[in-house]
Amino acid sequence: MFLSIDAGNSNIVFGFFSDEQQRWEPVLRVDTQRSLEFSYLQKNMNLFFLESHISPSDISIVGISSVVPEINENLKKVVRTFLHQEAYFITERSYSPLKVNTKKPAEMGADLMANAVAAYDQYGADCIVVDFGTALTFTVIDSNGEILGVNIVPGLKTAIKSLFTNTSKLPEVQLELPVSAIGKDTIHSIQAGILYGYAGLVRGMLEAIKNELARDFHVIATGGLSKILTNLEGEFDKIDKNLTLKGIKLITEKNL
Ligand SMILES: Nc1ncnc2c1ncn2[C@@H]1O[C@H](COP(=O)(O)OP(=O)(O)O)[C@@H](O)[C@H]1O
Ligand SMILES: CC(C)(COP(=O)(O)O)[C@@H](O)C(=O)NCCC(=O)O
Ligand SMILES: [K+]
Repeated sequence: MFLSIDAGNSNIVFGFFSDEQQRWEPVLRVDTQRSLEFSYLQKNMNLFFLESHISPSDISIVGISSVVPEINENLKKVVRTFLHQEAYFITERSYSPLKVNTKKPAEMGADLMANAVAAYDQYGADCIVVDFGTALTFTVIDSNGEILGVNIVPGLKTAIKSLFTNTSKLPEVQLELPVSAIGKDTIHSIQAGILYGYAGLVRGMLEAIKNELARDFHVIATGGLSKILTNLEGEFDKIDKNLTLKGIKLITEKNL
């Protein structure tokens, strides 16, 4: 089994690829900040392996994308002590053997590179990956595998949190699409503002990218919040929650 670990700013996702079944098994998601305490990370991993009947010896290779450097030591240590192997960390040096190229390897988040590699592997054509994580990101790849650029805006939960944190009277609300775009009470006003507003942001960003390049692109959505904006479904050719995990596997295997 291949284990992909995607350490994002909110969650660390552990995804298991079964060689026999050729598919991704259920994933373990742990809180990134709480994982700074090693025992939390270790306990959760232990429990998950027990519950999913996976033995540490079933894991042949571990590839890691981390955009949170302060968690790297704990990830290295948990793989070493629990799985008895060395994890492969994706760095800017991992990109040279790939078909996908970036002009700014040192700045390109490993998760965004993983998304681009997985999207290009599937389509081999012009693609935009929209990742709904802590940050909402758009990564543009052309049919030669060149990464043309990235857009970064605060993710949906991040926007809600910042509103709640920076105001006296606004509560933190659930991420649910309300029935109408016009808010009728405070909670509804925030939900409508964020969810209808972000749907417009995503549509507008995709349109601006396509207009600037004067052609159409395959659009793939991923990330923990990719299914929240149900009013956006027509914009995406595919929603692939495993996209980053797939890219981590592809990049790691190219570097073995
Ligand atoms: N299935 C889900 N339903 C609702 N919220 C989710 C789900 N999965 C993840 N989240 C939340 O979505 C946010 C973004 O998650 P994720 O894409 O994992 O972000 P990151 O990659 O930045 O860690 C986090 O706040 C996470 O708790
Ligand atoms: C843009 C990101 C913060 C996204 O992080 P996430 O939402 O997955 O937690 C991350 O990919 C990152 O730190 N990137 C470095 C800057 C860049 O890619 O341009
Ligand atoms: K992510």
